[in-house]
Amino acid sequence: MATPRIPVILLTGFLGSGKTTLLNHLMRDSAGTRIGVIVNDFGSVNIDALAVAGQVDSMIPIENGCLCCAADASEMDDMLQRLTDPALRIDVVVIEASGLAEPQSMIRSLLSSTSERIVYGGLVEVVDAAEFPRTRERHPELDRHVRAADLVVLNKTDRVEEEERRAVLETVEEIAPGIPLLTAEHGRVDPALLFDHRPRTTAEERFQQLSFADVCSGEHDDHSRHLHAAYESVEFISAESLNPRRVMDVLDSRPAGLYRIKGFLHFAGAGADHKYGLHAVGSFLRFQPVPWEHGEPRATQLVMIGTGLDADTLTKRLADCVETAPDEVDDRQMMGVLRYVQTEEPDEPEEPAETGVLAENLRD
Ligand SMILES: Nc1nc2c(ncn2[C@@H]2O[C@H](COP(=O)(O)OP(=O)(O)OP(=O)(O)O)[C@@H](O)[C@H]2O)c(=O)[nH]1
Repeated sequence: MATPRIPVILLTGFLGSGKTTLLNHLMRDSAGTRIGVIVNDFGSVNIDALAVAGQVDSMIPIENGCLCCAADASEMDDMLQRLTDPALRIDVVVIEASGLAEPQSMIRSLLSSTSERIVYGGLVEVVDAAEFPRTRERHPELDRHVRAADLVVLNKTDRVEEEERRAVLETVEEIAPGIPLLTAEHGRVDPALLFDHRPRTTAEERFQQLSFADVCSGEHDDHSRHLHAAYESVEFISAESLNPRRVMDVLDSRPAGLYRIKGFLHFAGAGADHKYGLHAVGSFLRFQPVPWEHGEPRATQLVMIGTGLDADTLTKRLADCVETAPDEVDDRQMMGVLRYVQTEEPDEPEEPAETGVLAENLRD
């Protein structure tokens, strides 16, 4: 059976903004999800790798390097191939970029990756709430970095007063209008906003563990429950097929507070042969077509997680996508969806396990 590709999430942000802290939090709170980590430290002393090393059970030691400067994508491909070896049972890869990395060139490398096991999963930019205005004056390129992000985490909000926090939020909004923005202290964001929480053994399960109760259930400490309480979820289920063009209209105009969407869709027309797994982090979106299982009931099931969501409007907009004349949907209506598809599918899934794997740096 074909398995979905492993999402690779880029974690960027200026020096000291809190990337490692956030990464450590994700690993601590991953609830059994196996996170493969690539730390792209800058300089000869690999402090980041040391900082995260305590959290993981196995390492791939690789020499120092700078991902954004990789001459060709094959270096990163090699690293990703090793990390996504089915024997390591990785569910998601997070690349912590050097604080001086150019996000755009990292995105390009990932998008041009020849690895058929991975798929680019979006860029999360960490911003230091206390330092951002000053850092931005010295490094105007930060604006470009924020604009390249799919989701911005305004970190270190404990270090600023409410007024200052609001001013930074406004600045980020000016730089990248409509960008999904989260605030955090010590990088404590809900991992469910970035990737699926639990390991899944089959493609079927990957796309079916969809209720918010499932995503946020059981295995967390009080702190993470507190985090979850800050978000709302909206679930949408339909046994009838959806019009792909109308679905794309909804997705293209989704509210900025909608940080995460996951699930699968049953499209009318040319897309009806597959279910389309959906993974969205902030403004990042991708679909993965997976053949329906023999006898599997056709359905759409989505979970949307965010803050300030207007659940009724969102549900109504999706309900309006239900296609009343599926036989009349012409193939071109799938084009908008196909823009977000990467099609090749890797090998059989392996049994899942509990913890993460670290690739310390970028070269052998
Ligand atoms: N007060 C406060 N300190 C924080 C917060 N998040 C991180 N820190 C501290 O800020 C410092 C830098 O955090 P890191 O996570 O190492 O930042 P980084 O972005 O990985 O740093 P570089 O690898 O140098 O780019 C550390 O001392 C953290 O403990 C926060 O929300 N509040």
